[in-house]
Amino acid sequence: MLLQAMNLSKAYNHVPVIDDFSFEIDEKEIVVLVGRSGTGKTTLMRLINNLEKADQGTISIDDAVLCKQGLRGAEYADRKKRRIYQNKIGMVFQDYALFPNLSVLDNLLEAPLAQKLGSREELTTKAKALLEKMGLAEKIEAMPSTLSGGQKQRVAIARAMMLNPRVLCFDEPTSALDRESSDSIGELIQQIAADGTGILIVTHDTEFGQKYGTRIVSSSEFLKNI
Ligand SMILES: Nc1ncnc2c1ncn2[C@@H]1O[C@H](COP(=O)(O)OP(=O)(O)OP(=O)(O)O)[C@@H](O)[C@H]1O
Repeated sequence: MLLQAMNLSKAYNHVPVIDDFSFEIDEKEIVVLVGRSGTGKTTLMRLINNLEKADQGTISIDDAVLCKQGLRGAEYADRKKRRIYQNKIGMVFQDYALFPNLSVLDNLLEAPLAQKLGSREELTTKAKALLEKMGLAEKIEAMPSTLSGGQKQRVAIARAMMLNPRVLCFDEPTSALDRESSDSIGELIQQIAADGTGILIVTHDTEFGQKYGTRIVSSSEFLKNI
């Protein structure tokens, strides 16, 4: 099993959003998280991306542990271990969150350069190969504001892939796209999964979820024990 999230609980102001919920993502799986608005889908995605702290539970990818259930709740690993976990998971945000003042190439290079994952030359070669694979070779010097929604989404995916994540998460990947662009993003996600990455998608687009997901998880499970 790639990602394991066990017995997770999270409340905001004492109101539970997730209660004793467990789930897993395996290699090559495309897990689609569906459910009504406000039922905690984004919260779950933020928990496994360490953007939010769990109250209770254990979260790990391979042998990298983000937090472990202790006597008084979820106990988080130290900074160095959290970093190891963090490098195994990537997230593509709904609004893409590209750096507007950086070119496509520099968007891809920023994080791996900051983390000293290679020389500028090596990382540029990798970025070029990824952009080519995504049909964006001619946009390498473009600024994000000049790209279409589908192209921005691809740059955001390429940027996440620069860090070789074991698990890649997507928050509403098709919300700003027409059906044709959605399908090409769906096919790209399938390719990424086929290479061994585990995928988690939060979406309201049921057609997309059914077409590209290998498993559907409903947020109605989050509070079933209450
Ligand atoms: N930082 C926060 N502080 C307080 N409450 C929050 C916070 N973030 C989320 N919530 C609450 O937690 C609940 C779940 O929110 P969440 O965004 O996870 O739902 P969602 O299923 O992703 O919704 P949507 O489909 O509308 O995006 C909501 O009631 C929301 O108001």
